[in-house]
Amino acid sequence: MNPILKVRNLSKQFKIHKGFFGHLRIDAVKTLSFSLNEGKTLAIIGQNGSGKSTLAKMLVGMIKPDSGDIWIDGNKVQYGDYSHRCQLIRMIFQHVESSFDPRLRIGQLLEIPLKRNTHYDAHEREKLISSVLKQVGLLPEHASYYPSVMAAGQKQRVALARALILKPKVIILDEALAALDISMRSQIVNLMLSLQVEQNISYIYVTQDIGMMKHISDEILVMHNGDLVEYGNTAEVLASPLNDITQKLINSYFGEALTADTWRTDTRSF
Ligand SMILES: Nc1ncnc2c1ncn2[C@@H]1O[C@H](COP(=O)(O)OP(=O)(O)OP(=O)(O)O)[C@@H](O)[C@H]1O
Repeated sequence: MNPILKVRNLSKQFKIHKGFFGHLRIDAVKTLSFSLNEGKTLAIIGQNGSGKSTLAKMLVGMIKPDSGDIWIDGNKVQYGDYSHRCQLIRMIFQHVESSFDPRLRIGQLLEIPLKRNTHYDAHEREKLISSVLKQVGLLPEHASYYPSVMAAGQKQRVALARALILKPKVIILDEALAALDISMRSQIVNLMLSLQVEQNISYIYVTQDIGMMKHISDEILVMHNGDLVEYGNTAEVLASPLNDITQKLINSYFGEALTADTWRTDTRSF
């Protein structure tokens, strides 16, 4: 199976100016490679400051990498090719609310990526907006609502609709579900799983929540101080982590490494 996303030797260093002449270098992401297959889910986990968001932002083109190559669906993407890239990969951020312009109705919000990146006429755009609202469990009438009158779970669905509307191959969620309560989070996760089955979308979840990742990811990539310290099948990594950092992250959530038995009997909701 050809990977839908292939990352080779990607890295990013930030320089922070200190005083008149000095500066501090931060290796936010040290040279790393990984890939993701179509219709699969990758979890990127790690403590605060480990480089997860920098990696995600390089993937969607918000940060220019210092080195490395990214291929999506066989296309090598370049920094600056935002219009092309956003039809292949989209990101949903943690604070959904602040990513909506409160002056725009939901239909207008969803129309922006279509106007910027496609040649659909007004009628075709309207049809696509109605269809994507239905896909995420909302009504076509919601197009005329302002975000301020919608509940948190509905806003999350709008964010998902905005990510889906250009039919990308990969969607990245950067701690996007962290603010939702458990039942709302389960509903959104189940919706995303059914969209994954229907449309063969690949997901990357950037998170510190190993409990949820255990349920929904196929592979897991663990970061620490910019390094990729472990990467592999989720069940195998959680059952027998090879790295101390992974072990600590697992212990802090489950209290112990997950054996095959505890893996099966862990029924915590996510
Ligand atoms: N724009 C920037 N300028 C300078 N340093 C940065 C910048 N963005 C991130 N960093 C630094 O790079 C490192 C990795 O940060 P990053 O936000 O990618 O980590 P993270 O794992 O996503 O953390 P968190 O879970 O807290 O969001 C940190 O040391 C951070 O301070």
